[in-house]
Amino acid sequence: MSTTRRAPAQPPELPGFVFQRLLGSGGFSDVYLYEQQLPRRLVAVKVLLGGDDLNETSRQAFIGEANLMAQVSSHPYIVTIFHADVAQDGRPYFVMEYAPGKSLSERYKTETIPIEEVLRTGVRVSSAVATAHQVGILHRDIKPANILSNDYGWPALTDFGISSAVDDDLADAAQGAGASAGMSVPWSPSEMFDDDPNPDVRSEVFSLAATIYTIAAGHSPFEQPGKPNGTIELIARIERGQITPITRPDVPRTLISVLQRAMSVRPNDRYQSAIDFARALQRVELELGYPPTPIDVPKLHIAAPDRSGVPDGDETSIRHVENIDAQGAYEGSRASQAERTSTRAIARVAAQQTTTPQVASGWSAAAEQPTTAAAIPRLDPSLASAPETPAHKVPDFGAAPELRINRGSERASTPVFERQRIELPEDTASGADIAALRSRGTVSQTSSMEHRGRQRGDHENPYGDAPKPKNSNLLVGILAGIIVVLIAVLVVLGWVFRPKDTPTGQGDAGQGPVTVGQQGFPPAPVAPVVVRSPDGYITFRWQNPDPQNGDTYYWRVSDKSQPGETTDEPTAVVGPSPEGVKVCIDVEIRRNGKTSAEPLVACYPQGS
Ligand SMILES: Nc1ncnc2c1ncn2[C@@H]1O[C@H](COP(=O)(O)OP(=O)(O)OP(=O)(O)O)[C@@H](O)[C@H]1O
Repeated sequence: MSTTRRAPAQPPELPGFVFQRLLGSGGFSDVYLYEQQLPRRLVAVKVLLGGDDLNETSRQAFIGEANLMAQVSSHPYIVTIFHADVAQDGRPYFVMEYAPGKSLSERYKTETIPIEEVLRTGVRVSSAVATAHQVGILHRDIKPANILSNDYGWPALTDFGISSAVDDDLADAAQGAGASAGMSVPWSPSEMFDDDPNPDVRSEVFSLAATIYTIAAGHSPFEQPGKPNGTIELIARIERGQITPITRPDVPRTLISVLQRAMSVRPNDRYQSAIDFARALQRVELELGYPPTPIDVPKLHIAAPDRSGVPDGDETSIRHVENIDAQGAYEGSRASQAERTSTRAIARVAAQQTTTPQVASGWSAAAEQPTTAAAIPRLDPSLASAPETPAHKVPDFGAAPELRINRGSERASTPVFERQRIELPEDTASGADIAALRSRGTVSQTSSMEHRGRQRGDHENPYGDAPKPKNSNLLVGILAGIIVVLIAVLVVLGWVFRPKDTPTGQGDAGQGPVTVGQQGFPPAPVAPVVVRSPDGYITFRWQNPDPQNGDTYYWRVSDKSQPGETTDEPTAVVGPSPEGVKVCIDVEIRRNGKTSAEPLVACYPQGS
């Protein structure tokens, strides 16, 4: 976007539209807010300048922009174009979605954008750019000012005014308008400063990263506070790859590494596509324990996935979802799930180069949890396969985490003293008892009474090594036996008729498991994905196989070295922990006062 000091032109008379106000002005056009009469809605109308300001090249470029935008404008993060025409006074115009929110340019200058939102925005805009690439369009002017914010608070990529076709044979008239003249230096890669620039998708990766850097740092990547930052200085730094260090303390090192790589001077050293860059950002989200933002790209343009190792149901699929959780969802850590809502048809894509079926299935389902309003093809983050350079090594998703769910069959190997064993219905065991059993290395889903029986049953003789009773003591023995049995029966009755769904047996700090009702347990979480960041934090994510409203998760480190925690998100972060030290967590689903009968046990590293 170029700034201009010219006075805006008069808004044209447009039948069916009522002028409201000027929204902004560009080099060759003005953008106005109109109210469309039928259907009634606010729209932004971009109108090409007329009169002496207009030449044929500009006209062709304007038409080209409308045509290019139309090809990709069904994307959730690209401004939608509705209509194009020529006004009665001869000026071409096009009508587009009105994006009422602040652009990223306005925001980064006035506020500190949370890192979670920075990452989410990065993935979303990358998916928009990747979508344009898939239909052969280079945007060529990716920068914060060209990312508006729509009704839902979603980023909305706009201004395809200097866009061009990726391939020469797709070259569009838009390129004719002197594209390089519109280049925005602070977000441009060095190849754009060549005498005969020949940008490709990796140039866009650079600009995407420069944009994300900018909204994270609060300034563009080659600007140096307190020093000259003119075009010449900026170009010199860009060509040297002299990125200004980010001083903001909460920017994770892994994000800095990702951005550095994406802004490498040599295109070959960058991520080779916008999708690869988006995947790298997703990995940072995972490391930080944020829900990974789906990469939304059109189904039709995704290469057929490699199905090897992918279980049925995890391959490309389309699902229709319903949810209109919109405004307000943009802020806060819950935003990602709500924002997955989309009313546009996008497909869900499976995983190529899936490491294990478990991982693939885990992520696919994780993306399904929120209700969404469209068929959304999502790239599985576990498919992340961008080639990594050693200097920018990111966590390895290749190692499938250990998945271990205790099974009742394990009980067979546990010594049991049959006479004292009192089996309760499995679902009457309290979570605390299950936890106690677990901590002793026995099996869950048996009753506390059973456990007590086991303890005594470690010897064949219930009296241990004591001498056998003499006949004279027989009566006393029988009475004692009866008393024991009576006590046991009372305990059983107490359990059976205790108030249902009342929390009991709270664990540490009141966060332990709660009573398991008679109607059964919520299922155990499944399909863990575990990632260790370079600074030693281990992020666990898992899948709820039967998600229901209000489900929460209780997790704790298996060695109980820390109190457990309850979380709404299927994720937990532990650490920092030294490399090579095995860390496991137990995770249970809590639902309506009940908790999974058996935990998911996930470990990092696997099998060590
Ligand atoms: N869909 C929209 N909704 C709301 N505001 C918009 C919309 N499109 C553009 N604007 C506003 O209008 C201003 C001008 O938009 P435009 O795309 O013409 O910018 P530009 O990049 O300066 O122009 P040029 O196409 O000459 O590069 C923008 O700064 C933006 O604030």
